[in-house]
Amino acid sequence: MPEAILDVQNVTLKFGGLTALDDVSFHINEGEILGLIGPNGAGKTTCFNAVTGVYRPTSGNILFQGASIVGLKKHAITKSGIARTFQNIRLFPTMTALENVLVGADAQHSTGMLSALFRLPKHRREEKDGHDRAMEVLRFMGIHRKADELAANLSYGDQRRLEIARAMATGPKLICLDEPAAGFNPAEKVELMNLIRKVRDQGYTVLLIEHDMRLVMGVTDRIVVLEFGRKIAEGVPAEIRDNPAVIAAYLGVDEEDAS
Ligand SMILES: Nc1ncnc2c1ncn2[C@@H]1O[C@H](COP(=O)(O)OP(=O)(O)OP(=O)(O)O)[C@@H](O)[C@H]1O
Repeated sequence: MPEAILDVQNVTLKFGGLTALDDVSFHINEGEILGLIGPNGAGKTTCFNAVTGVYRPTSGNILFQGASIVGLKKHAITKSGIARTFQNIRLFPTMTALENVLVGADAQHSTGMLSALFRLPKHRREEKDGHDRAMEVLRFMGIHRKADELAANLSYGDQRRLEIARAMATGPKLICLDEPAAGFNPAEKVELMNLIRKVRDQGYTVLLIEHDMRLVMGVTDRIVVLEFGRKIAEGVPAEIRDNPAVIAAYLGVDEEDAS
């Protein structure tokens, strides 16, 4: 039996009168690439926000590695091993690519402010480890030659890659990618698909929100479909592709994407 790394249990999340998530349950097995899809406004990003501590579910529970993370602050959730990227790129534009990744790596430091101020040996060692790890993830993402360039000066594609690098540098077990292919051309999407597989092969578990059906079908192990905040289907890509409810709710709205 594969082990669930993330277990979303009957999560409901309301914004005033609007129910953005309605009794949603699903799990992700360790080492899996799980796709979360659904039409605009279905609740995908809200689901990410619940998992990463931005919003607290109105009811239900979310277990990560067997322990509830509901009510934990965002940084505590990052530290526990969940990282994310955002639909709209959120880098520090006036920092270099390397510095952006180091900010991510900082989440893993165990030494506090005082040892940082006095540059105690343990802190210096962590700084060096952080730097090495940051360069390693930049290399993994294929952008290590741009380590010293300002994030603002990177191409759009490299900024997206840098976002993933920054998430990886927090040393997560689970990486949540919110539409990482947005704005990519077909060749870049294929490259991204390979990269997501490579990320998984490195031992990470991946939760992926993506509108591009070809990418979702091509890269995920399983897919969860939301519509109006409810889970309407769950299964392997071939099952989802043939599911009438999904076709009606999602694939039907954009046949070109669905093909
Ligand atoms: N902070 C908020 N306050 C009020 N309503 C919100 C908030 N965030 C999201 N919603 C609403 O919750 C519903 C789900 O939104 P969400 O962004 O999770 O959908 P989505 O599936 O990610 O959509 P998209 O594909 O367009 O990004 C929508 O009706 C949205 O307007």
